[in-house]
Amino acid sequence: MYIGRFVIVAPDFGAYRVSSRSFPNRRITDRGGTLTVGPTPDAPENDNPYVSYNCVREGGDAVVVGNGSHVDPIAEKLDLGYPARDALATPLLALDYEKDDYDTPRVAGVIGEESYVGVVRRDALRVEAVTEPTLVATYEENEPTPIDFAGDASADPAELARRAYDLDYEHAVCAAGVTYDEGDVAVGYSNDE
Ligand SMILES: NC(=O)c1ncn([C@@H]2O[C@H](COP(=O)(O)O)[C@@H](O)[C@H]2O)c1NC=O
Repeated sequence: MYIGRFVIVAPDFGAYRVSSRSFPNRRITDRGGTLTVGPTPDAPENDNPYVSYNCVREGGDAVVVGNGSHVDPIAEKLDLGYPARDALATPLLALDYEKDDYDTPRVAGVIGEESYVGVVRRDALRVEAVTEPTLVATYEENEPTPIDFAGDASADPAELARRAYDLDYEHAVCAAGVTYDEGDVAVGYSNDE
């Protein structure tokens, strides 16, 4: 099954995976603790505005995961002291779903003292506190749904990324993992290299 990009948000860890039919030549790079999705050096030129972005960024005492440019304003709201629910809801509503051929939803999560998952689709805005690992994806699985995905604050974030990469959904490209341990954030990633 193809579900596109997805986040997994848990109370003290999270993951994000890029799955892509159209733009598989991408990878994650670490720019000082912020993880960025972008083209590999051999990727064909493209002008799609949705394929390069920060997918993991710290904000306030927490860390944000997501599938597009909304990650930055969510982190900035957290820096300003917004509660996680509001930091997620405000940019998701402002930026809305992506104006592409698929009306692709924006998905995101905040992992911190309080952890929340969010999605904005053409027909809904959902932002919810999480109490267990919860997945939401751009396609098919686009409601926050509990998933059997083990982890905790002491997990290796690169290992979380690898396990998200290995989940049995089609067209895996790259993945990120994050942990939150009483204010300490750690990040890692896994590329198909
Ligand atoms: N975030 C991403 O990495 C991302 N990659 C592709 N998209 C959008 O989703 C559309 C479909 O992409 P695909 O066929 O790879 O699932 C693309 O044309 C683009 O508008 C993305 N936008 C949201 O997920």
